[in-house]
Amino acid sequence: MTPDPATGQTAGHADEGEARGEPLLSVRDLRTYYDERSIFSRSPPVKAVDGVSFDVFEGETIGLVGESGCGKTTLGRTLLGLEEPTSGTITAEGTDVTDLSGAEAREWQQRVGMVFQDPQESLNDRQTVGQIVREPLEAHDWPTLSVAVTGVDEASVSGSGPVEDRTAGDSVPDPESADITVDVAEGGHDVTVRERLPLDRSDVTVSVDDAGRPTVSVTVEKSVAELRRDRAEALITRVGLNEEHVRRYPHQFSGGQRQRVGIARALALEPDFLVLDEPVSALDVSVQARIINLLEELQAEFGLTYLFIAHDLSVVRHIADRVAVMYLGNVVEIGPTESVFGDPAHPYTLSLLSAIPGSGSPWDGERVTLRGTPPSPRDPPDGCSFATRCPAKIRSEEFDLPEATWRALDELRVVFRTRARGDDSALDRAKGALGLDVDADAVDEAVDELLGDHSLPSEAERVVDEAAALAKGGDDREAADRLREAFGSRCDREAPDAVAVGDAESRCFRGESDYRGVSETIAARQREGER
Ligand SMILES: Nc1ncnc2c1ncn2[C@@H]1O[C@H](COP(=O)(O)OP(=O)(O)OP(=O)(O)O)[C@@H](O)[C@H]1O
Repeated sequence: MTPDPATGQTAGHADEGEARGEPLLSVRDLRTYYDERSIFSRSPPVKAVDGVSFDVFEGETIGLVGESGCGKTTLGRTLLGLEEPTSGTITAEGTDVTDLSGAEAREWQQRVGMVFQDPQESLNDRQTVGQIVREPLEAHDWPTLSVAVTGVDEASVSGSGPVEDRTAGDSVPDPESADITVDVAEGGHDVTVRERLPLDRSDVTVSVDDAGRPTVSVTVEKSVAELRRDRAEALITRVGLNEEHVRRYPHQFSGGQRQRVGIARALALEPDFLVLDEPVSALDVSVQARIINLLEELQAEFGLTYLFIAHDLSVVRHIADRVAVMYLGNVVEIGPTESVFGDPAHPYTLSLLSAIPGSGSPWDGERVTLRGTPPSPRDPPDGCSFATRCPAKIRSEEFDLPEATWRALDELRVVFRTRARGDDSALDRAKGALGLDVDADAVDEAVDELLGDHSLPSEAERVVDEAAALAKGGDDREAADRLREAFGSRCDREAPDAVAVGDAESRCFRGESDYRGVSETIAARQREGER
């Protein structure tokens, strides 16, 4: 099923969306490239996030997994406005937050937060814990207390202390979200203070001048500094530390306690959405469980939405409602945790799960080990980004070859591509143009090492010889292209769109009904290898 280009959603996904309500965030075709080109360096940009689309629904936890360097942190930072995207949109309540500036950008910054992997590095050791948690409050001039007046059609509000003045006709804050609500009843008034503020009813003095349209004067007796201090203390105790910890320094704490401080700081401005970047990876297993429990409690209490970045799939399985699997800058599979673990739709997901004993995955074949390393994000392959390592790659019908021979041909192409990217290739091309021999032995060795044990049909052998000759002439890229033309398949030419597979979405052609599925293909190839 092809996604609807207008929404990026497949029909299956849209139904899911209806059940979950409006997304908190809709990410569409997001790209974040790090361009380090200067007069000294001409290397192409790092495509850290390269065309990501997904929705985040209120109150859910999305686990984001994938090997080191695939772009998880960059994606998280871009969602929070900490990295500027190269293109694409991130929509929250109808507004593209990548376009915000000034006060609107600051407002967005208040709604989101981040917890970092290494609390040792992310906390300033020269500040006390109290100062660390107060810092975002100070940076955002917190608080500005909003006042809602109920019981009359129109009222003016005047304030002293951190109270927002509002003249009649300004938009009325919703009593549900206002900090202070004054219910003007005949001959009196009732005042309520929003529960989470470090304020009591007794800290607020209200008088109502009821001549015609009422004027409500609100005075908050606590100073801004007191309110900040009290808010920081409340957060510090809420995350499981105690009041005497407020004046201590991060180095006086254990790793778990430091992570609690990081969480308190991230919660300071009452965000809706937190990116948790490997929040427990640096901690001992017993401490991990306690921090995860804390995160779950806070989510339920404050209605938080999490993007939980992790290497450890068993942690993700425990905490996430949905899992997004990232490979080389893109989300290659996303779906409910149970479906992704129970029936992985993308070959990369299957390879990750096959590596964890007891993952609960029904995969009972051998561990699926991937060949080589991921391609450089500066030069991702054309077509499917996973094609260079894919154990379920669709093969060209031009030749009938054993899977091991196809793999050897793919590897040879990776060798030529890697050489083409290397610093030597310009020199090699110059040498080639002058008719000098380029690294001819290295090319012959690579061909021999990879294909020496395979017998190729004469037509295939001719193509390999041509490619080797191109490489020896310094044209490594041409050599790689020649192999791709002859031996490549759809996977080398076209980038797959997301298709619905069961409850999940996968960027793999094998999700289309014309192809054999991922697990059957890999199982059959493993059996073929055994023979
Ligand atoms: N500030 C930067 N400037 C240039 N390149 C960067 C920068 N930050 C990250 N990268 C590169 O972008 C790619 C994605 O990095 P990122 O840290 O987002 O991946 P990751 O999946 O979070 O990795 P890890 O699991 O190791 O934290 C990597 O190739 C990385 O080297």
